[in-house]
Order: sequence, then structure tokens, then C-alpha cells
Amino acid sequence: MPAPQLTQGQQLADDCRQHNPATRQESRQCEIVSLPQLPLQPAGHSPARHHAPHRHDKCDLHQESFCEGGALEFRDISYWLPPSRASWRERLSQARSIAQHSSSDSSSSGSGIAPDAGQPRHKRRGKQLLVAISGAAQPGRLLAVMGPSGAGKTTLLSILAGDRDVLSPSAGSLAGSVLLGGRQRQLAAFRRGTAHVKQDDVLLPTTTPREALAFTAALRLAGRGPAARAARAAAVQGMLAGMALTHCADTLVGEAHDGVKGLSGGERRRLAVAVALLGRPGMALLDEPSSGQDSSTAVQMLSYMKQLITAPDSSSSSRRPPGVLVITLHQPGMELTALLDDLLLLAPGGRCVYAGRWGVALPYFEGRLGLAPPPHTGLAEWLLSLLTAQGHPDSSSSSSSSSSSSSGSSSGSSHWSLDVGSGHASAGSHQQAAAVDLHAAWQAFMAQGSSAAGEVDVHCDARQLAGAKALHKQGSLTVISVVVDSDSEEGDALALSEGEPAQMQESSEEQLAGGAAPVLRAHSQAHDDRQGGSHRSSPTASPPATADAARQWQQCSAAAVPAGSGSGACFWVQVRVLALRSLRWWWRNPAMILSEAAQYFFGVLFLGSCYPRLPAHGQAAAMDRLAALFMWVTVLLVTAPSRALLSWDTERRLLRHELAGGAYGLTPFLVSKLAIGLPLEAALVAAAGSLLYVLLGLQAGAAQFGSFLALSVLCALCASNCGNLLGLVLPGLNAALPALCVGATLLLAFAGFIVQAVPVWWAWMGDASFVTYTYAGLVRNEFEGLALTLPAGAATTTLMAGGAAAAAVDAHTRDALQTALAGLLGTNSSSSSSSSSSLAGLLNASAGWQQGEVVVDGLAVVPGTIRVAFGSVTQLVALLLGFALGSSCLVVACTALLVRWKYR
Ligand SMILES: Nc1ncnc2c1ncn2[C@@H]1O[C@H](COP(=O)(O)OP(=O)(O)OP(=O)(O)O)[C@@H](O)[C@H]1O
Repeated sequence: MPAPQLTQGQQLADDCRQHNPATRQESRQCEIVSLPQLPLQPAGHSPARHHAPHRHDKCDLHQESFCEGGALEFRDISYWLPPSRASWRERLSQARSIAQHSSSDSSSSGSGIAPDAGQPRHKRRGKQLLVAISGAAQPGRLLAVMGPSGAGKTTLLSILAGDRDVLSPSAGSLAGSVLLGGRQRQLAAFRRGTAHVKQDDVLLPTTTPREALAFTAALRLAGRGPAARAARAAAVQGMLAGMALTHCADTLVGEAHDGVKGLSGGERRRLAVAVALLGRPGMALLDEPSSGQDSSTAVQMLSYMKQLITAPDSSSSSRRPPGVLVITLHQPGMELTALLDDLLLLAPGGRCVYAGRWGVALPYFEGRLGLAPPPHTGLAEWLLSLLTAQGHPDSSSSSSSSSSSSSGSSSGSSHWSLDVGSGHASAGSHQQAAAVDLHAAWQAFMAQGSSAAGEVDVHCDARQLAGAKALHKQGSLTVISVVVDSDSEEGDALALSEGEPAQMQESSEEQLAGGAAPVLRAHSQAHDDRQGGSHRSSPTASPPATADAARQWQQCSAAAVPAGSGSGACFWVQVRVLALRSLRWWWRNPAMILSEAAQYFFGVLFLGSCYPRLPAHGQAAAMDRLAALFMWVTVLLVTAPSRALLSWDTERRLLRHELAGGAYGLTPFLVSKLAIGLPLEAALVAAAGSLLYVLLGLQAGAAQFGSFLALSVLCALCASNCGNLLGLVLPGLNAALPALCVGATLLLAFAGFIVQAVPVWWAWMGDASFVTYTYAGLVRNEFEGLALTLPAGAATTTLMAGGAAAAAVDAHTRDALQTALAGLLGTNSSSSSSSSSSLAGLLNASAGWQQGEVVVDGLAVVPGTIRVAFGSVTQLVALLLGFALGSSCLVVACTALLVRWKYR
């Protein structure tokens, strides 16, 4: 039996456009603007080979605007890594591949095969990850991006999401355009209205699914009063049910590598998706949402997501249009594929081999390429095996060389055949698949003028209708026009339409009534449903619980207005919600707080054991005090920033993720962070400092004790802010910890205890450091008014101009003082009254001093390396307060800059 022919060409392209929702939507919803052609089209690119002329071509993806309800179109997206990222092996293979392509370009120029559109001719570009990918994600439809591991799905999704990680010039170079509703998109607004879920889950380990969703609901679902609160609770409940998380709603998320067992990997994944979708964004781009799920849970969650995002919402006052849902999938089962509307297939090397309706994929591969799936093999599984058989363009040259010829034969023809007689295409095999360059074949197909594999015409005679019918029943002919030859029998023609959509039958009857050759015209199920304003969902793939949950969610929107992916809450609500989460984090993360407390208390107990009750007699009385105070400063300087660094390690990813999605603002985040973190830090330091004060037996007196605590707490806050800065500016603990060690060493070295004669080129370090002022304050606070009894002669070695004396006396006076005291001690006078009047301020004739000892004002024995030559303890406390406030402002400013440059 002769095979019927599927005609493909301009007429088909027109037909496709006629039925292409993108085209209609574009003209209906968005004004068409003219823009210049792509400035960065890769060499060898030929725009004519792709769709209709690009009216909106634009390469600068940073200046596009958000248009809810429009299709997300991407045209000729090519992406290259920077050359620095490529290993020498990759550079070599790339050079070889360029050479090969340039020779094949010249040899194939007459064969009708289009040269590879995105080949890297640009010498300064590195490895190419995507090659001129074009397609569209339509509102109300679910687009699946499929391909083998490493094919570039994640990269493409990130580009579509406007992810800074891929769009920044340092990350790679990009060519092509992404349009929303036919217009340029404004990236910041687009990101706020889009849920982009990456492969790695970014969740706070100390939260539960219910709390995580409630947090998101509080920020994203605006509205006040009991009704809005109830609506938010309903939204959370609906999401928990829809994403199959009810059973673990109150289980901590946990973190495997911290040894805190919590949600399973699949549950974490579902929670990450649920959190992203709770704001009911107009656009959701989900990277492998079904990874780690069993097949039935995957179907349930996908079905729910689809209802939530792609169904139009007429219940809310805003009358939300259907959203766009794009997911990447690895190897979906048959039930899951029943939910897919459109498909974009990527072969290794980021080469597109199909972009169009899911239901037309099989006819395309069968009819055009002569490849057929083996019996009892799922379409997705088979397609992926075809792609795997293709191999990477860099790793093998055999397939590409043979493929050119094979695809050349098929691309040369404007007709492609499909054996519908048996209901299967002629036997395809993996060997055949390897021999066909699917990417070249797809390019050739596109070059013939079709905008997408959305519709095909079938020309057949009456006898072949049975085969066409079989294919139709298989679901292969989801969108098809059947032109029955004039000698065909009416009955057969109508038999094909039996039980099929009414539109198909009507069309057939119209044609028949007109006396012309009968034409049966059917549209994809999804297309018809969209036309009717309802949403298709497979009965098997839409469990009632899921539908109920979606309905529940939709009902809540009447009271609480979804704000897309971005935050709808006011500043103070954001601060409150964030502070509550922060508190919970501290509370549930005892390891973090306990490790910091352990550091402080270990330091205190160690110092207490080294200097139990500091003596007031002997030379050690002065030196031990100085050393103990210096070590306390060291403990403060090391402990506080360590905790800040560790907490940033968790928070950085979360902050970045949540800020990028616009969940809250930066200022509320910082206000809540400082409002919770700093008091906690202060409380810990105050507790540890009090214990130290008692253990060391420092100078008694409420004022001294208060000043000691104030200086310690302020020093810890400054140190904590330094940790915050390091955590913010440096990429991770690997860089931040060494930086902390180096910084602490420098600050301590020039604080006044270690380096006595500070070289002039290091003087600034001591002068600008809060550590210097803390140490000076602590020493002054302790020694001022303290009576120390020193052995005769010893004082001469320790007596130097210190503290206030350093400012008050010049070198000459100091020498005179020293000489006078030495003379005094040398005479071994037993009477303090004999001391010279110039020493009156330094010597204290207190009761109890012994023969051979001298009682001195403690400040007089402070070594001269106390660098601060001015001010009282109170002034130093005030100065440190300034340091703490200033460093907090610096943290805020740096965070703002960082977020502006790197996170948004
Ligand atoms: N920064 C990078 N440096 C080097 N190679 C990269 C980089 N980013 C991506 N690649 C490479 O680009 C290719 C595509 O990566 P991508 O993550 O997009 O693949 P994928 O299709 O999502 O894979 P999977 O299904 O395994 O997640 C891979 O070969 C990957 O190794």
C-alpha cells in the first residue's frame, strides 16, 4: 500500500500561523514594535532560515519589560562560556570543531543543508552551550524542555528566567532575543513576576513546610484583617495538599550534611516548588521539579502546578490571565507526558531537535525522519534514547559527518512521508538515529518556513484513512489537516471524524457540502480547550485532591491578593515576618548559638584559670592585668565574626534567592537581621564578660564594671559587623576565614600590647582600629584609680608614660619622672612623705605597703604602648559606639551595593 504523504511547506506554515496562539495573542494583546536586527548574531547565522522576520529582535536582555499574560518567545538563543572556563582539551576540540564546520559549510553549501546557525566563530568565546534555540512558551500551556543530561536545559531555563548568573557578561556571552508578549521585557519586573526554581533547593533548614509557606504567604499575599489571614491559611493548606506535603507539614526541613534529618529529598523539592508558586506567579520556570519523586507524586504535583499556573483565574477581582509554565524534565513517564502541551527537545551540545506541540513530535520523527519507537516504549523514553544516540558534537565526528548526508536527503524534499497504514512509521532504530543529524534535520525543517511543529497536512486516499485513523487514535495526530483525495469515499472520511472533536466533523461536513475535496481539520486538544477558555487536564493525571487544592487556592485570592512572585507586604510587615523567622532560626539552631557561647565561655574560663584573682602586689599585678585584658579582646575579636561568617554562609544563598524573586526588600532584611543578631550577641558577651570580671577580680566598682561590659559589647558588635562584611563581600567560608585570621592578626598586633614601637607605616592601622580603642578603654578603666604595690626597682622597668600621662607629659618630663622615681626607690626610703612633689600624682602612700615596695597609681605602670593618648573611658565608650554604628552602616551599604550589582 502506498504511503500517504504529509505535505509540508509554506501553505502549512500559513496554516500553522493561523492556528498558532502566539501569533494571535501577539496581535491581540501587544502592540508590535520594530526594532533593529540582532547586533550580536553569531557568524554564519541566517535569519531568513528561521521564523518570520524578527520584528522585535534585540540582544540586550537587560532592558525588557514585563507583560503578564503574554507568551515568552525566545529566538536564536546561543550561549557561550567565556574562554577562561574552558580547559585546554575543550579549546582544542573546539578549534577542531570550528575547522570541521568551516570545511563542511563550504562542501555542503550546495546541498541545501543550512550551516549550523550558532557555531562559535567569535574567537574570544569559549565552549558553546546552546546553539540558536528558538521556541515559545504560551500562556495556558505547559512547555517541557527535555534532553539528556548536560544538553543545556538548565542553561536555557536560566536565560529565559533572566538569571543574573548566566546573563552577566563575566558568566558567558549570549546572542538571541527573549520577548514577553512580543515585547522587550523589563528584567527586574520580569524576575519579580516569575518563579524560577533552580535544581538546588534553597530552604532554611530550621523551618517546616507549613512555616515556610506561611512566611511566603505573609509576604506575597497582601491583605489585612481576619479574612485575609484566613485566606492565607487556606492558600497554605491548599498548597500543602496540592504538593503532597500535608503529611510532613510540621517536619523540620533539616540539612543532611549538618546531620539534622528532616524532609526527604523529594519532599524538599516539592517544598521548594511550592514556596516559589505560592504567590501564583504569571510565569513559572522550574528546573526538574519532578526530580526525586515517584511517578504518581510527580503526576500529582505537576497536575496541581499546571492548574495553578496555566488556568485563567476569573474568581479574583484582577481576572488573572493564564500563566506560562516551563519545566525541564529528564525522563517522564507516560502519565506525566499526558500533561505536557508543548515540547522543546535539546540534543547534547545544546542543539535543538524539536520545538512544537507534544502531540506532533511523534508524527514529526516518524514521518519526516523515518524513526519509530519500538513497541511498548514510552515516547519520552524513546526520544531521549534517540538524543543520547546522537552523542555530543565535540566527542564524535562520525555521526556528524554521516548525518549531514542523511539529513541532507530529507531536508532536500519538501514532502515527508509517513506510513500510516500500520499505525507506525517504518522501523526506526538507534543505529538509524545515530546516523541522522536530528539538529540539522530540524533546522532544515524550520528552513522550509514552518514556525513550529504544530500542525501537519495529511494527503491520502480513502484506503489510507484507516491508517491515519489509527495514528489519530494513538494521539499522534494531535493537530492535523487531512485532505482526502476527491475519489475517496465519504463514509470513510466521516469514519475518521467519528468520536472526534465537533470542530473536526463540522469542518469535514462543510467541505463535503461544498462539493470540494473533503478536508478534515482538527486542532490539538489543548488548543481547542484554550479556545473554549477552559483548561485541559488528563483525568488520570488530575486527582480530585489536587483539583480541590487548586480550587481552594483560587478561592483565597478573593481576600488576599496574590502579588505574583514578588512581595506585596509593607515594610514593617516584612520586618516582623523576617524577624520572627530569624528568631526561630536562632531558637531552632542551638548548634550555632551554643558554639558561639562555648567559644566565649571557654575563653573566659581559660583566662580565669590562667589569672585567678589578679594580684595587686608584685610586678605581675600590672603585667597580668594587661595580658588578661588583651586576651579578652582577642576572644571578642575572633568569636563574634566567626558566628557572623557562619550565619552568612546559610543566609547568603537564601537572601540571594529570595531577593531575586522579590520576596522582600533588602532594608527590611537588614533591619530584622541586625535587630535580632546584635542583641543576641550583646547578651552573650555581657554574660561571658561578667563571669570574667569576677574570675579575674578586676577593679571593684559599678562604674568600672559597667564600662568594662560596655567596651566589651561594643567591641563584639564591631567585630561581628566585620564578620558580616567579610561574609558579604567574599564568596564563601574558604575565602572569608583566612581573611578573618589575617585581619584579626593585624588589628591585634597594633592594638598597643604586642608591638611597642609601632613603625610609622603601620601606625594608621592602630589608629583606625576599634581594637586599639577597646584595649585602651579596658586598660584605662582597670588601671585608673587602682593602687598597685610594686617591689622597689621593679617599677622603674615598668614605669613609662602611659595613658593620659603620655599626652600630658613630654619626653623630657617623663625622663625626669623616671629618674626621680628611680632615685626614690634607690634610696629605699621608708617614708612616702619624702617623695618629691612631682611624683605626688603617681605615688600613693597607702597603708600596708612594705619595706622595699612602692605603691603607685596603676595608670602609672601601664606600658607606654597604650596608643590612645586622649580621652576618658567614657569618651572611649562613645567612640566605640560610633565605630559600632558606623560599621553597621557600612554593612548596610555594602549589602545594598552587593545586592544591586550581583543579586538583582
Ligand atoms: N560554568 C560552567 N563551566 C563549564 N561548563 C559548564 C558551565 N555551566 C554549564 N556547563 C556545561 O554546559 C552543559 C550544559 O549544562 P546544563 O546544566 O545546562 O545541562 P542540563 O541539560 O541542565 O543537565 P542536567 O539534566 O544534568 O541538569 C554541561 O555540559 C555543563 O557541563
